[in-house]
Amino acid sequence: MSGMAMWCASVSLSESLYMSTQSWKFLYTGPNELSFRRKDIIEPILSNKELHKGPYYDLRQVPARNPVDGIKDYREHAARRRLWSRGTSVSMTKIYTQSLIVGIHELLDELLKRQDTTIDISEWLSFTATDFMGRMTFSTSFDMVKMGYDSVGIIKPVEEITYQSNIIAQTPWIIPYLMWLPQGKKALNQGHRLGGDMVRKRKALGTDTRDLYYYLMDEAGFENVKPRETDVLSDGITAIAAGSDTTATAITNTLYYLLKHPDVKTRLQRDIREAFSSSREVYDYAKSVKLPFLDACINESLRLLPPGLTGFQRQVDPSGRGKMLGEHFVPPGTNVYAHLYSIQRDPRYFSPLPEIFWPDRWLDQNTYTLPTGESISKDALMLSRDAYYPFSIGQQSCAGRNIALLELKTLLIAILRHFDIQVAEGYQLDGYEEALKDVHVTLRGPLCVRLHSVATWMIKTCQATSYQARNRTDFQSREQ
Ligand code: HEM
Repeated sequence: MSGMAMWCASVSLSESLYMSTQSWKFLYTGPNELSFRRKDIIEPILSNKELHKGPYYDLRQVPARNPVDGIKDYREHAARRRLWSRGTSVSMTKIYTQSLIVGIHELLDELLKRQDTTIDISEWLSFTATDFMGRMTFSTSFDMVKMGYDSVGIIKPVEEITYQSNIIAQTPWIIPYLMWLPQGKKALNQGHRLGGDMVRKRKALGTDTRDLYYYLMDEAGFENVKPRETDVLSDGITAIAAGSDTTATAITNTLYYLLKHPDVKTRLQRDIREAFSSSREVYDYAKSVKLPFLDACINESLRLLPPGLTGFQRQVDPSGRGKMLGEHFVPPGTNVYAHLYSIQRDPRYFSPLPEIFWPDRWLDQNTYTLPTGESISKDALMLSRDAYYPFSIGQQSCAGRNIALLELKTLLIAILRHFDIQVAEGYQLDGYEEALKDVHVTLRGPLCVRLHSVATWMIKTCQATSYQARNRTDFQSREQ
């Protein structure tokens, strides 16, 4: 099958590649494209300055846009990435936690109103993650959670353009004409209009507010050359596009696995409720660091269903001499991937039960009890951490990893602490995984659940104090 046809039919491309033969080392996935299934190739592909981002990323560089994730030149990228690193460091997560908590309380309010009815939790998580990116980047919420719908009309257009980009990326010569296509033009204009509005509102807040914009704009004056406002605008839109859906997918996938494995869900819920037993601790989400089983569940979900299923395209220098990847000579201009989905499920790197959601594999123990009831010793466990890279590796890896993990933990804690969660009546749980579309990132369908509050008093306490948290965020911004 030609690459184009494969990508057009890529409803579950990663799954098909993985299943095509259990032992493939590399496959042709396009006319000029190779996908490797070996962990020793991950670093040579993703952490190698001789390989640049491939033609897929040319789509990022449409007129008037120059976001960090589309920059191919390593020096230019490093300069831009410095700004991101300041704004997404671990120390910044403390500041963003306050904004996140405000959003979580809004979500809990809305979920409580809808308890014991069928809801699509996937959609609510998209609203929450997008609102948070607005707050974190520009100190403005889109209020999607409060309104219960995509109030700025951004989620669907971003999904559409992601889907189309995935196909167009196979025919890079079309890219310069993208702006002539009505859908491409509409989505780009919408993104720019929204970004422009956000920047205008953000500027009105002054130069002291500590958010991502503050660092992207270098308000603190660390740099010799002030960043261009158009670049900051592009990066702001990128934060919302790259940070909302990936995180919402990761949390939804984790809930899917918990629903599929009720024993794991019960165990995690018990851990969380024990750790957060009193109202006094409502804001002490940092405690999550002492919840190794929560981390294990998140790792396991990101191993089996990472939001970027296929991996991340790089290209062997078209004007160079080609490149050895392992024992393979790869000619100039070839696009290469380390196939994430297959590598993270490979029995050589994760065993036993590489395809089963079994979070215990991430815990440090002398013996392990498998879901089958059988016991195995530590020596019989294979866990290759160097074959686990849902955030990619190297200089161009995820700039928002710390933020994403913060969101994943706090949202899962909040939902599982306050609600019992069950599959909605009539909803086929297996259909969730079957409906996932692999288009560079994952597009997902609904995950229909029923929630039942187990701690109404806790939510009321949250509501009473969320006003204080909101004020604390503003105060903190002024204080820094
Ligand atoms: C679970 C959630 C997330 C996952 C799994 C994830 C994964 C990734 C991966 C694999 C890449 C590299 C892609 C490539 O090379 O093509 C990436 C890049 C990026 N991510 Fe994330 N991401 C997540 C959340 C976030 C969040 C919350 C933000 C924003 C705060 C963010 C911002 C970015 C940016 C700006 C880049 C481009 C980095 C660069 O090119 O230097 N991501 N992400």
